[in-house]
Amino acid sequence: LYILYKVYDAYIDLQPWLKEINYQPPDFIRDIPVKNTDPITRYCEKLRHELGRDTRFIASYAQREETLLEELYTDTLMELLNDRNESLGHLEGLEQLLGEQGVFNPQAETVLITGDAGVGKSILLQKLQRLWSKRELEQTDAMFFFKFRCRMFSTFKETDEISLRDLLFKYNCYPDHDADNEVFSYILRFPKKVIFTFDGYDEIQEDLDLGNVPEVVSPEEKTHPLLVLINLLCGKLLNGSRKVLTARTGTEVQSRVIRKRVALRGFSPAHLQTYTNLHFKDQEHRDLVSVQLDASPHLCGLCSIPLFCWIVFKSFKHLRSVYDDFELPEVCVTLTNIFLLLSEVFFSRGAAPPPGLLKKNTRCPADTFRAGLRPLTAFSKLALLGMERGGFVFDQEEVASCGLTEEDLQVGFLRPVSRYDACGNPSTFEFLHLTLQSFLAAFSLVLDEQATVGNILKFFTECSRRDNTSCLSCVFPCIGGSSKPRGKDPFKTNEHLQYANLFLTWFLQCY
Ligand SMILES: Nc1ncnc2c1ncn2[C@@H]1O[C@H](COP(=O)(O)OP(=O)(O)OP(=O)(O)O)[C@@H](O)[C@H]1O
Repeated sequence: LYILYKVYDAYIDLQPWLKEINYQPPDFIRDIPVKNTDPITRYCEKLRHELGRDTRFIASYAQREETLLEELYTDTLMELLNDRNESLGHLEGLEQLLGEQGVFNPQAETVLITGDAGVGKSILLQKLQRLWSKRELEQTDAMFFFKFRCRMFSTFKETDEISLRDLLFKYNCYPDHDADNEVFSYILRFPKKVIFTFDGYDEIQEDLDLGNVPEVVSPEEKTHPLLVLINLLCGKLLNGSRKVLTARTGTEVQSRVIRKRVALRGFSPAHLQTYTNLHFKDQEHRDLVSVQLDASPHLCGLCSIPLFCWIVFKSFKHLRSVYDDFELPEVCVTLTNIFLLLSEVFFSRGAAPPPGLLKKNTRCPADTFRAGLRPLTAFSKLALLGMERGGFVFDQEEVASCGLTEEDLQVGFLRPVSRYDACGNPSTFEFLHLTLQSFLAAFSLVLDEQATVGNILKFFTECSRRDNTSCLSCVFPCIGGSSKPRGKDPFKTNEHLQYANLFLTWFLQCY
């Protein structure tokens, strides 16, 4: 019994029974070492270990300030939708995501989660992954869990080719001590034991003209990584495995490949209260924030989106530590206000008085921005550069070419991302959030005194030039439904441009 209990994944089907009989090994048995020599279950252990390590923290703007996921994760509203996008009610817990409730297409294998920017799609996947890594994801007997960010698939060259095996082992987790290839054979034999998460389908910016998506049915066949992804989602590869795909609201994904659909709606008032309590350990701050939220329906509305709520709370915490009388903005709070507040916090963090010293009493955001103008200009330039080439990941060279120094990287706008070339090279960066990149790109356009009107308004022109069809649907008719071929286009992801336009409109109004 102890061996069945210890070598968990090898006897995964017996685990519910062990739980039912409430098996607890006595102490004298616990002392007996059990050496697992099975490559498959050793691989499962490795996967759980790596996923546990990678999902521990919520990425924060300052690496020194990382927060444990468990300390801040708060449930959000998860609305179940049918194939016509009509509501079927709300899910009660994460476990129900993979369950049968709300399945409208039993042949399909992909659960689609949609939601607006910052509503918490990535964090929800992170929570799912964390639960699995800790064996706390109820009602699933999955032994393998592979997580991917869709933007990874855009980093490959047109000529790059990989197989399913490479995708799993080279770009996710390598099976050690598996000379006989037992792990992969097992995965192929029992695809139902596999869960994939693919985050941010809207972020795919391929440069391939894939008017017709060829079928890839052999797991050994090497082909372009995007084709491997599409064939996985369609169930042509590793048929039977479960897939959870996230995308921004409005991204078209053909119902044919969707098993069930969930829309994230952010924090309800009760969730917001829970989040406030988790965020502020100090009762005085808690009460103050609650009162200010109650007083401003505008602010309250913005705070239903977790990302904006996090920015508002972080800013409040910081500015309150510097100025005695700081209050959250009350009327007509816009997203631009929120990002201005965040930028102010970034540039004023060095100015916080040491504990014990008197707080300042005059807050002058204009002075803070003036003092931070050089790095702000450099960050904005980088954001615009990325926006123009449709890119979210920057290498050292690009960062330096915009005039950013090592010290600037500590300010908080950028965070490091590991490279996807399996070399473990950490020298690439991305903005804390795509909406922040849009904000800074708009900032760059208004900061540039040489910019012509045409130049400033170029994103408006781009957005109106393009039609409404999803860029993905043009490229992948099997997913998106349209069959228009596409060539190279630096302005691929319309939504980020629309965000930039939103911020630009606000800046121009202020001029
Ligand atoms: N459930 C949650 N509990 C606590 N904080 C959350 C939650 N969801 C999101 N957040 C906060 O909001 C931030 C943004 O969330 P996340 O990256 O998951 O949004 P998203 O929906 O994936 O956005 P995008 O579509 O732009 O990628 C997180 O880094 C975290 O600080």
